[in-house]
Amino acid sequence: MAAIETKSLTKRFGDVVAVRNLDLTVEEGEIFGFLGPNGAGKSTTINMLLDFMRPSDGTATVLGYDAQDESRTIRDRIGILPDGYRLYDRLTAREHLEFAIDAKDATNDPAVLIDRVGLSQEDADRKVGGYSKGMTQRLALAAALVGDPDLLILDEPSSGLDPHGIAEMRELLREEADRGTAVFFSSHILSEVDAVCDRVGIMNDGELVAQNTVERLRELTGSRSQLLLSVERVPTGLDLTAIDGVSEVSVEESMLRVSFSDPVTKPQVVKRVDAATTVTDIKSEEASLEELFTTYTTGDEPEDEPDARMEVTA
Ligand SMILES: Nc1ncnc2c1ncn2[C@@H]1O[C@H](COP(=O)(O)OP(=O)(O)OP(=O)(O)O)[C@@H](O)[C@H]1O
Repeated sequence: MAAIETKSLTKRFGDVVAVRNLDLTVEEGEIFGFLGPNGAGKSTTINMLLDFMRPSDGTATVLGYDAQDESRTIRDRIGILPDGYRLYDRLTAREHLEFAIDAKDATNDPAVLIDRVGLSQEDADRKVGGYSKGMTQRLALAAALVGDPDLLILDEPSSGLDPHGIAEMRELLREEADRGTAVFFSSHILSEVDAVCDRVGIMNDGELVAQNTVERLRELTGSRSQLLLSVERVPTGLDLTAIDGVSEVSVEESMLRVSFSDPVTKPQVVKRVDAATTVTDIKSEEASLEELFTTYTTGDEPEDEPDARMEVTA
């Protein structure tokens, strides 16, 4: 059973189509990054999944339940980190969590949740009125974990966190996914998404323009994949472009820059160069998720293989 499944999900606001015919699938236990420029339709989609908004057309199921008809059941089984988590200034973090645990009829120990999100037990007993943005975000995440949900829906979870907090967040999401929780989160920090996600979906102008692993998107866009080989001396008469999968070779002082149309050929190239001279260092460069994001959201997306680029598994 998919954690999230939408079919032709559509939301119109007057003339504006915020989400158009969205077919999205998030599997159990996967970490799925939901990306897109401002106004692409991410929040509208999340709002329909949580029944904060009704679709104009199409359907959505969450953990197998209908997002509209069974929203209460869904709410009990998922954890949400909304944008701009609202706090009661006069309550402590621990009291917030006790309240959330009661409301969900859960059995979590607040102290364990506080530890898991990297808040100190001492800070957890302070009133949250004086909390920093990062501390507030950590508390919001702890509240999302109440009830050991099967699905986490997180809006910009890294927002306000310091680098240490971002690394901890990544670890926590991985732990959750390992115990079978699906994690669906929106983010604009693409390096973070690249580091933690199993798959990404990219929205642009209300449409899902890509849904795949980052690796597969690299292949499908034919994006940059290069090897930089430092060599003792630049070999002459070595026609690397004759190898299938090598698209271009250039020489920069004592370094060969080899571009690939098929990165599978990389080991063969290293062997060939090393047989002709000594390779002293190897660097591999791939297109960043940021470059892929630009490709898909500026209208330069690949036209061929439309089905393949939307495929659900790698
Ligand atoms: N309540 C509303 N009334 C009218 N238009 C709306 C409403 N909510 C969203 N929209 C429009 O729908 C489109 C998608 O907005 P949405 O908030 O879903 O984008 P987003 O991808 O979440 O953007 P961001 O990254 O800025 O949060 C935008 O054009 C927005 O103006």
